[in-house]
Amino acid sequence: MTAVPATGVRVTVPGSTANLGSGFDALGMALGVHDEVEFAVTGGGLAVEVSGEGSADVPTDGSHLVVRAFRAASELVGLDVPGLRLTCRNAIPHARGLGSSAAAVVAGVAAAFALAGRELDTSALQLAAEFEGHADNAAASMFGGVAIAWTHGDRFHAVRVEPHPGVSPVVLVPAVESSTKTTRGLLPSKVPHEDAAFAVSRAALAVHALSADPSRLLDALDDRLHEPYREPAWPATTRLVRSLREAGVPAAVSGAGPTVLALPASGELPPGPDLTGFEVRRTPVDLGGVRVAPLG
Ligand SMILES: Nc1ncnc2c1ncn2[C@@H]1O[C@H](COP(=O)(O)OP(=O)(O)OP(=O)(O)O)[C@@H](O)[C@H]1O
Ligand SMILES: N[C@@H](CCO)C(=O)O
Repeated sequence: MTAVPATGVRVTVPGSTANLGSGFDALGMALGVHDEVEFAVTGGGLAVEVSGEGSADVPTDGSHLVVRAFRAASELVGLDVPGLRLTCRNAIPHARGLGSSAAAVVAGVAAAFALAGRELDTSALQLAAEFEGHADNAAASMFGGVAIAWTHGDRFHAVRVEPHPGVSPVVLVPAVESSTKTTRGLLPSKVPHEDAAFAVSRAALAVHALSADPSRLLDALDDRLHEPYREPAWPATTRLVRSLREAGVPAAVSGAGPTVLALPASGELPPGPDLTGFEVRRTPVDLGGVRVAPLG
């Protein structure tokens, strides 16, 4: 077991938007909305303090997602801390399609790796993706920019792609929540071959559009793999995606919803689409991914 010389670490982790249209479970992009989590090593026990998003709902014992990820990662890297005081300042909305759960997991994994003196590597991504069941959000939160995620057998992989500076996300966040687990349950086990071919071409185009030519984003963000099946969970989201796209704005459901992701060429939404019930936030792409600093 690794002894812990540091008194602790402060982790700043970005949220993310996954899928980006047809890149279901394959594409993610880190966003400039961050949770800050302090991991203070103590002489014993566990204390969890949470403020901001989710503070009324998340547990404050060992079942807290950050604690679970930290403990799993500690076991992986052979880290043994006698006790832990966790202070979470959350800005990423929960259960809205902005990668809050992946960010929480990545924070825990990054803290354990840093306290053990280890760089984040493929084993860190593997662990985070196993928590999530898919690597799109986790890879984006870990490495920043655009992530392309895939699996090989039971191994999760990802590469980072540099986003084009003209990619200017606007997220439209409704007050209602939607659980990723629930809406994954709405997906069929098979899709028509025609829709699979439609998705492959759009997902490939999305990588080009996000990294080299944002003028292609309207076509690139068109989805048939998950949005139509999940529509009953968030009809207002579906209506807004449609009206934005009809107004020429590249738009898709963010992650498993119900937030809408828009990537307008100008960075501004045009007048017209009814945004009632949605909070409009201009949110830049996070380029650096999770950051870890020693506790002062
Ligand atoms: N910072 C956090 N601390 C503790 N638990 C969290 C945190 N963030 C998310 N969670 C847990 O994860 C749940 C939300 O996960 P879920 O996968 O449904 O949505 P999401 O990650 O916000 O969105 P998406 O996966 O579509 O991007 C919360 O209800 C909470 O239980
Ligand atoms: N690809 C995932 C992202 C949300 O976690 C989904 O759509 O279910």
